[in-house]
Amino acid sequence: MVLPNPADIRVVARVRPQHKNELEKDVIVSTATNDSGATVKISNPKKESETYAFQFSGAYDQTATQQEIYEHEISPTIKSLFNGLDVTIFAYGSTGTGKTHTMRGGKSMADRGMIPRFLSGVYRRARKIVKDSDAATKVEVSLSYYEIYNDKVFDLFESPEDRTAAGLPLRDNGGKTVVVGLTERPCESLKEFETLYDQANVNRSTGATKLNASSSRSHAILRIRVSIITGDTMRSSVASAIDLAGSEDNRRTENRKDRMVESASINKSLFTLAKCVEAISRGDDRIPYRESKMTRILSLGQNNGVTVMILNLAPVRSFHLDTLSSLTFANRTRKIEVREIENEPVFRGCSRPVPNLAGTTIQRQPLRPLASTVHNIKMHVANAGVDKPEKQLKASFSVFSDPKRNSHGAAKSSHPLTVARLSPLKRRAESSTYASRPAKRHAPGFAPADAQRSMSKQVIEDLIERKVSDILAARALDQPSVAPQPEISDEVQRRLDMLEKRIEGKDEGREQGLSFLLMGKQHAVRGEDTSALRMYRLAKDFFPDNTKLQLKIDKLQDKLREMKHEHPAQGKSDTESNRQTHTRAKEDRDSDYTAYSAEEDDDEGDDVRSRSKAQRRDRRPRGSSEDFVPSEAQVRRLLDIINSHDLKRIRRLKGVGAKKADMIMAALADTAGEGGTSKSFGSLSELGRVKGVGMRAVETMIAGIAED
Ligand SMILES: Nc1ncnc2c1ncn2[C@@H]1O[C@H](COP(=O)(O)OP(=O)(O)OP(=O)(O)O)[C@@H](O)[C@H]1O
Repeated sequence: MVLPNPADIRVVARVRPQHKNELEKDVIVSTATNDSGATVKISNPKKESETYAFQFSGAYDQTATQQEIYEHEISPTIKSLFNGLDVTIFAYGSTGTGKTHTMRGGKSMADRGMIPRFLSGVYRRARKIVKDSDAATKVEVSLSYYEIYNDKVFDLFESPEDRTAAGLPLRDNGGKTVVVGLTERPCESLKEFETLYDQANVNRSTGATKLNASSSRSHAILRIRVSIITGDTMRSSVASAIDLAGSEDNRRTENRKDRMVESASINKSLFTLAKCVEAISRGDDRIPYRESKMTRILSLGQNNGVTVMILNLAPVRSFHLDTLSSLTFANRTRKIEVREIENEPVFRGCSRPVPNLAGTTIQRQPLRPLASTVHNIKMHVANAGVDKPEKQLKASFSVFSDPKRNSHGAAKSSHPLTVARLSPLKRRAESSTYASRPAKRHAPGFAPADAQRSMSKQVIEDLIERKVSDILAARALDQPSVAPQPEISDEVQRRLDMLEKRIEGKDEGREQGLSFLLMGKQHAVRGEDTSALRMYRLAKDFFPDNTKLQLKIDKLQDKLREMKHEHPAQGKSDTESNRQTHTRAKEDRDSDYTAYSAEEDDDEGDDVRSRSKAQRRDRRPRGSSEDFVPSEAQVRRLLDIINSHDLKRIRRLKGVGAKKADMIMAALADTAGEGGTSKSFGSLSELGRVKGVGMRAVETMIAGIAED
C-alpha cells in the first residue's frame, strides 16, 4: 500500500450551451483559463457592474464538447482505478444545468456522456492488461446501479414493481457505506454495459414518469467494480459515477404532494450535502453525513481515492441565484482533502459455486459454513504461524457466532475460537477490504492448505470481515429465513400485517409532514412568505393539532393580506421576485407548465398561440402565482360554481374554455358517488388535480371571482 496522499477534490465547472429560448443578452456566466488556473465569473445580482470570480481546477464554457471534458477530467481517473484507488465522479448543479447530459449524455458518439466513455476506457485498459500479460492477468468488471429516491435506495437493475416500499438498507462496512441486497452484475463488454445501463435507466425514468416529472427526481449511482486477478491474488477498486438530482425551487411543484415530497427530499439531501461540506471546511468533529442517505453514500471527504466533481451551470440570468449558490458550494468542496489510499490485493483462492445473483429473493444465509470457516482459519493459522492469531480470530469470529447453533452445541462447544459476542459495529474501522457487496456478491472461498500458507494476518481479517458482512447483510434483509418459522394463525398474521401497515403509514406521513415543515422554514428564512405559507398549510394536514404551526400560518396569512392591501401591484419581497424570474425560466422546461400553456392556447385561439410564453404569463392575473391567498368566500363561491355541475356557469369562469370545462365536467362525472349521488370538490387542490386543469388554472378562476 502506498502512503496516504491527501489531495483536494478536483472540481471542474461546465457551463451548458444556451437553450433556444435563452437570449445572448441574458448570459451572465463566463469562464477563463490561463496559467494561474481556471475561473468562472458571474455578475453580482444586485449590481451588474460588479463580478464575482471563483477558481476551480478546470472550467469549460458553452462550446466544450463531451470528448474534451472526458479527455481532460475523467480519462486520467481510469489509471488510478486500475492502480487500486477508488474513484468518485459526480455531477452537481441545479435542475436543468446539464448533469444528466454530462454523465449519461445522448446516443450519438459525440454526445455520449462521461459514464459510457469511462466504461469504454475501462474495457480498453482491461484488454491491454490481459494482452500485455499474455492472459496471465484477468480483469473482471461488474456493475451495480441504484437510485436514491425520497431518501430510499432502490436497485435500478430490478424493475420498479419488485421494489419494497422501504427500499434497501444501508450498512457501514469497514468505514464504507454499502447498500445491502443490491444486485451486482458481471459485465464483460461495452455492448453488454450499454444494454444493462439503458434498461436500468428505463427503470429510473419509469418511476419518474409515473409521477409526471420531466427531470431526474432521484440521485443515480452507478458503481463499477474492477477486479484485477493474477494467480491467487485479486485487487478490486470501485468507481462510483453519480448523477445527482438537481436542487429546485419547490414552488414549481404546486400543491401536488407527490412532487412536493420529491422536491423536499432532493432539497433536503442537497442541503445536508452543503452542511457536510461546510462542516468539513470548518474542521468540525461531527460531519452530518448520516442525515441523508445520499450524503452517507457519497461520504465526501471520507471516500478515500480520487474524487472529481463536475459543477454544471446554466449561462443565463434566470438561474442567477442558483448559479451563485452552486459556485459557493463548489468552491468550498474543492478545498476538501481526500486520501488517496490504494485498495490492497487480497487472496482469492478457489471459488465456491456462484449463488443465484438475479432478483431480490435472497434467503438468509445459513450459518453452518461458518463453523468450517473457522476450522479452515485455525488450520491455516497453525500452518502459517501468524503471531497471536487466536486472540484476533476470537474477536472477529465472535461477531457472527450463531446462538441457535451454539445452543445445539455444534459450533460453540466444538470450537474454542467462538467466544464473546461483539457488536458488528465494533469491527476495525481501518480495514482496507474493498467495499464488499454483502448480500449477493459471491465471496471467494478459502484456498487449499498449501495456498493458505501465504495468507497474511491481514488477508484472514479481510476474509472474515467479508464473511461477517455477508451474514449481517443477509440478516438485514427482510427475507424469509431458511429456518422454519413457528406457525401463527391466519387471524394473528392478519392483525400483525394491519398493525405494521398502520405504523408504516404513520411514519411516512410524519416524514412527509416534516419535509413540508422544513421547506416552510427554508422559505420563511429567505423571506418567501407566500411559499412558506403554502408549505405550512401542507404540513398542517399532517399535524392538525399543532397550535404553534397554526399560529405561524395565521401570522403569515395576516402579513400577506396586509402586504397585498398596501402594495396591491407588487406584494413580493426582492428575493421572491428575483426567484420568480428564475422559476419562470424553469417553468419553460417543466412539462406540467407546458401542458398548461398548450391548453390555454386551445381555449383562447390562434392569435394567443403566436405570442411569446413570457407575454402569455404576463396575462395571468397579477399576484396570482405568488400571492395566491384567496379568501374563504372566494373559495366557497368557486367550489359552488364547480359543484353546481352547470356547464354554462363553469364556462363563464375566468380562464375556463370549452376544453377545460369539459375536463371539469368529466371529472365531476367520474367522481359521482355510488347510487347516482352527485359528488363534489371539497378543496381547490382537489380541483387543481383534475387532469387538464392544474393549479394555475384554478388560480386564474379564483382571481376572477369577487372577494366580497
Ligand atoms: N453540454 C450540453 N450540450 C447540449 N445540450 C445540453 C448540454 N447540457 C445540457 N443540455 C441540454 O439541456 C437540457 C437539460 O439538461 P439535463 O437534463 O442534463 O439537466 P439536469 O441538470 O440533469 O437536470 P435535472 O436535475 O432536472 O435532471 C437537456 O435538454 C440537455 O440535452
